[in-house]
Amino acid sequence: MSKSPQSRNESSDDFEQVPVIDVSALSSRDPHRRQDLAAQIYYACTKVGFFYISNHGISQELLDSVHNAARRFFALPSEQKMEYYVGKSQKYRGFMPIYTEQMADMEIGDDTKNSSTGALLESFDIGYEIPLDPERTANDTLPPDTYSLYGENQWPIEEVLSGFRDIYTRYCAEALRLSRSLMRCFALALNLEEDYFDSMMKYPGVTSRMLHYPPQPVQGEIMLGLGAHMDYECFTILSQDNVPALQVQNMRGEWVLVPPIPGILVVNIGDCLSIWTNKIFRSTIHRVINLTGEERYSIPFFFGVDYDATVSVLPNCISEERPMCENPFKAGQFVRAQLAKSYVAYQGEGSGDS
Ligand SMILES: O=C(O)CCC(=O)C(=O)O
Ligand SMILES: [Fe+2]
Repeated sequence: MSKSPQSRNESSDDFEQVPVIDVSALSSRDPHRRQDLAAQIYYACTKVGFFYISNHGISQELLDSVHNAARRFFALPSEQKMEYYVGKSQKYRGFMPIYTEQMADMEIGDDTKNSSTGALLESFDIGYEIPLDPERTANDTLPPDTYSLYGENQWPIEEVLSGFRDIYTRYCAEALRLSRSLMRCFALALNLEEDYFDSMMKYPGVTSRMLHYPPQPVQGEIMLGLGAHMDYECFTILSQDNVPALQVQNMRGEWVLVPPIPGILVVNIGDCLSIWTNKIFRSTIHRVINLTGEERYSIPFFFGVDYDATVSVLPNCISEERPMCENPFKAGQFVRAQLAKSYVAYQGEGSGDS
């Protein structure tokens, strides 16, 4: 999920690495522990826009299973993967073959093979549906689809990939639970009531992708897996395998590696939450280049509020020196606009909501 970077800021108060935060206090009954965690998270969000989270509550077994499911999906023959082609869905969900995703930004040096070839990455994308959500029951129905974003996922059938749907659904349910806790922590960090965002997370605008970055096909030529971009939802929870390739840009314009740490997830702030905080929380530019010679798999989970929620810059983030950066907008309107930009190359075949 990407958007072109706008600008770079200069600052002496810069970061050289991404901090690790133990988030076990997310579920603590002790308000002081929650407040203390919120302070650490505030610091990471304002200085870096990225942080690792340990003790997040998602089991290693589930993380291994969902990564295994991703490897099994991408190992399918191409014709089988194309059964779930993203162009068959009007909701940007499904399989996107290698070299089809268009890159936001290509400037990494003269030896870079560039945009004409697209990204060195294939993906499988899903979006919010009721069975993913542990806070909804089978009797719940989706709200009106004003922004044409809710809908069905193109799940691989059981005969092709047994257990795939179940495992990815279980992972998303856990990621949703964690996301709602993180939003409560962000509320605390921003001096709001802890439940400030709760009424806006009933049917959250969630998407997730399984990503596969093959090794460089030609030695000496560097191809980007994902070009420099910012995410545009509220935030992203990223599960990496053990292959390092993600880099984030600090304010001096230097690329800082975010190496995988076993069992630990990465969280980064996206544009929507950044705007909500009048850009006090940073939506940081990042990119992926797999130079390791190994296959890399990662699973980002993008969390946004309900599409009909209004994002209105928080009054306590506005000051004379920092005037309001944006007028209020509907979260769904914003997501729609960003999606249309990211998927310019792909023309939906409009064959229904599947
Ligand atoms: O694969 C990764 O490590 C990062 C993916 C990412 O930045 C994205 O999907 O927006
Ligand atoms: Fe990203």
